Amino acid sequence: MANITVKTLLKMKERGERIAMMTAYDYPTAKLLDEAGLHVLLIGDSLGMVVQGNTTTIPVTLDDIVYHTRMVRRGAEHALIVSDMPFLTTHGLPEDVLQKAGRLMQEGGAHAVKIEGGKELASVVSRLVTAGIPVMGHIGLTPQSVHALGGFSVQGRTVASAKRMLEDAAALEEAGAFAIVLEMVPAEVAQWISSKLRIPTIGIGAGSFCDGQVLVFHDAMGFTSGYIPKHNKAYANLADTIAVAARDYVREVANGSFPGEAQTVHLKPEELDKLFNSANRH
Ligand SMILES: Nc1nc(=O)c2c([nH]1)NC[C@@H]1CN(c3ccc(C(=O)N[C@@H](CCC(=O)O)C(=O)O)cc3)CN21
Ligand SMILES: CC(C)C(=O)C(=O)O
Repeated sequence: MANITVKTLLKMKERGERIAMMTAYDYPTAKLLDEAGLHVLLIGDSLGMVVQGNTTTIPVTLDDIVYHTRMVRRGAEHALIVSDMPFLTTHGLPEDVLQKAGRLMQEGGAHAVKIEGGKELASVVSRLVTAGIPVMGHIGLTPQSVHALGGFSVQGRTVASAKRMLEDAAALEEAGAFAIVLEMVPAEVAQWISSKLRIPTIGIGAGSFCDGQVLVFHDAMGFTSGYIPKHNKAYANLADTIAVAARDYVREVANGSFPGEAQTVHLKPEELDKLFNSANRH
């Protein structure tokens, strides 16, 4: 597989090839997903929920994203690595926004950043792109605004809000974004927006007509014990696999069947004799 770039994604849209994206937060996961052919790996601030155990993405810091991006980058050979700009980091002074996005690339090794928001961020997008930082947009449900939106709910259900969403998407494209995440949007609205854009849309809870799809790793692999959004499809059941394995381990430690011969090192017989002889002398 060739290395995926922002140009690859544009070409894929032109050819009608679908883009597969998933979140990844560490080295072994990134390695497996990269080898499986994922085109884009996202170090999403969803890590605040699925890795850190918070109830929103708001507590996630830039240092957190840098830390996880470094691990993912080491595991991924071909995939495009995209890192989230956390809560508030796109709303400061222009030079601060640039410096923060720059850290994700210089310290983390990201190839691109993702920012939540619409046309109000057009100037931020164009400034980042001008500096050589590719930008993925993110509209619809923008989880960093969960308290302003009043929950993690579907967006763009009315004609007026669907039109505003298209305006946001068009402004982001115009400003130079290379792709846009559409989160929790009715399928018809996502299809309409996708057909109006030259750049690819990546949907999550946005129907099957987007140019690509993204899922949170823990949801897709059934690695969550708590709430799972209804847009998710679990392709594996890691939670059950781990629970069964952990119980087996606890039982085998308790009954002494682990470690067995295969996991055990023995002293050579002659050394054992010497040990007993010396032990008897003292
Ligand atoms: N584990 C996880 N998966 C995600 O997809 C995800 C995160 N975390 N954290 C960041 C955001 C937040 N997301 C969410 C969170 C909750 C719902 C949710 O409660 N959805 C309702 C439907 C709401 C409606 O119909 O308006 C559901 O019943 O699933 C959706 C997306 C998507 N992202
Ligand atoms: C759900 C995806 C698109 C995301 O933004 C995240 O993982 O934080």
